[in-house]
Amino acid sequence: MNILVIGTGYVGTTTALVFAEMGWKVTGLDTDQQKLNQLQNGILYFHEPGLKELLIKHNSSGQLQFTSNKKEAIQKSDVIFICVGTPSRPDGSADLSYVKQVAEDVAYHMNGYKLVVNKSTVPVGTQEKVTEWISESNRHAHPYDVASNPEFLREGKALEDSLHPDRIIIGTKSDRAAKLLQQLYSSMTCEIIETTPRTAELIKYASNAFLATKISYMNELSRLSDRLDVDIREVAKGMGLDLRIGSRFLQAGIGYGGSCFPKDVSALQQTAEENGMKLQILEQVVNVNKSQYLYMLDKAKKKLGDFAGKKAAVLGLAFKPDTDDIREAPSLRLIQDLLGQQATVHLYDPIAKLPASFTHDHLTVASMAEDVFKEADAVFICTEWTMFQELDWKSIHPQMKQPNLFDGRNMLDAKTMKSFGYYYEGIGYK
Ligand SMILES: NC(=O)c1ccc[n+]([C@@H]2O[C@H](COP(=O)([O-])OP(=O)(O)OC[C@H]3O[C@@H](n4cnc5c(N)ncnc54)[C@H](O)[C@@H]3O)[C@@H](O)[C@H]2O)c1
Ligand SMILES: O=c1ccn([C@@H]2O[C@H](COP(=O)(O)OP(=O)(O)O[C@H]3O[C@H](CO)[C@@H](O)[C@H](O)[C@H]3O)[C@@H](O)[C@H]2O)c(=O)[nH]1
Repeated sequence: MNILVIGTGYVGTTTALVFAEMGWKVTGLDTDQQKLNQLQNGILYFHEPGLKELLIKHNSSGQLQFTSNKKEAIQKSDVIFICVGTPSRPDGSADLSYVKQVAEDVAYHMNGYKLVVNKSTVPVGTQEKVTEWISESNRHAHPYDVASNPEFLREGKALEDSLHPDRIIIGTKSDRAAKLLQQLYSSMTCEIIETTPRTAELIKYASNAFLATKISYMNELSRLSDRLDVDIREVAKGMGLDLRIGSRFLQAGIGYGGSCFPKDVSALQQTAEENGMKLQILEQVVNVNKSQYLYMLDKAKKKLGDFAGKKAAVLGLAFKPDTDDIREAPSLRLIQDLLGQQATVHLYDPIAKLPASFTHDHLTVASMAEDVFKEADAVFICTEWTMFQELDWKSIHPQMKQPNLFDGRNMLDAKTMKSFGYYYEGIGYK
């Protein structure tokens, strides 16, 4: 079976590499020639553990190739995965214009039966829309099926999640499509659920919105824990041992970011509104998340007073560790607020970079973590990179003007930090 992956971003590149690793012949197609050039040359243009090695391996094994030639790529493929972006429109709904473009390209170039599988995160009803879009441009009435196969990988763990997924969801009403997808995933050991396309599409949004809800719930409770002098991490541990709750995604912090949760929660809310209802729980999930980084800033303000003229050391820019992705990262809002209140910011992240357009006279970006602490009035931890745990905190303390440590990811040991002389506050933990 020849597989074509359209859109070689985070999801498409990972998908292409994992299918190649499973032994299938794979082509990656994108409209961005720069990305293709890099991938063709074995350069992984984003940071994701383990993928670079697979890219080099399969570029030379002949199992995988990258191209911008739509016609050739579509014509030689049996199964076509759509992995293009579905960003938020201004009203919060999902922008399907990239998906539509792919559907039209496939229809225009197809030369026989094609199974088109949508992996992008799309609103309920999109499989039907893609079917229509293909039908409208299918000049020679070639047979085809469109299936939904949502992706659940996490950035930073993309390879692990794709090689060993918790489940695979196949949304199709076509036996031919179901058979092909079962064959494609036959080496996977997890449960494969076959369902309708609409159900598959909702499973994806429902999962992300539920995980976001877990996080906002713990974040709101972390504020109460602070008032009650309770450690939210111990609450999470005690709750998580209940198998009905589960221990994951209970970590309080400065809120969720990334390219998925914020966008997908608002797309699901928008779907509800289009269907005449409001998802009330999600409204509050979003509200808590929006204000969670401010909760850490408020803590700092109480300790420092006015931020004007103060020097802030910010550790971590990426929305989570092990990625260079800064989309919707809470660190960005925190940095903007600090600068807006006339603080000087010294930022360090081991991998993630600020966009070139993000500049400010009072902002410097250090190439070593050790360089941000001198004369600082406060340290803010925004991302729990392991290396921050390994810093020599004892010797950092004397370099600071005021040893205030605000740990937005509860990653350091409060007792140890206090023993070094820091004023330490986490989120629902001190
Ligand atoms: N990033 C994640 O962790 C993740 C996980 C699960 C699902 N998703 C979903 O998967 C989809 C893709 O996400 P991503 O993070 O990989 O996006 P991305 O922005 O990293 O990649 C999308 C790619 O599609 C390409 N593209 C756009 N239009 C094209 C066209 N007409 N033909 C060929 N290529 C085209 C772009 O150039 C880009 O390289 C989104 O719907 C997202 O919500 C993302
Ligand atoms: O207990 C937790 C867990 C996560 N986060 C934050 O939540 C955000 C998202 O983290 P994570 O879910 O690990 O990363 P993503 O790569 O955004 O993955 C999510 O979004 C993807 C895109 O849809 C889905 O495929 C994944 O299943 C889903 O976990 C990050 O800012 C984390 O810091 C917390 O604050 N507390």
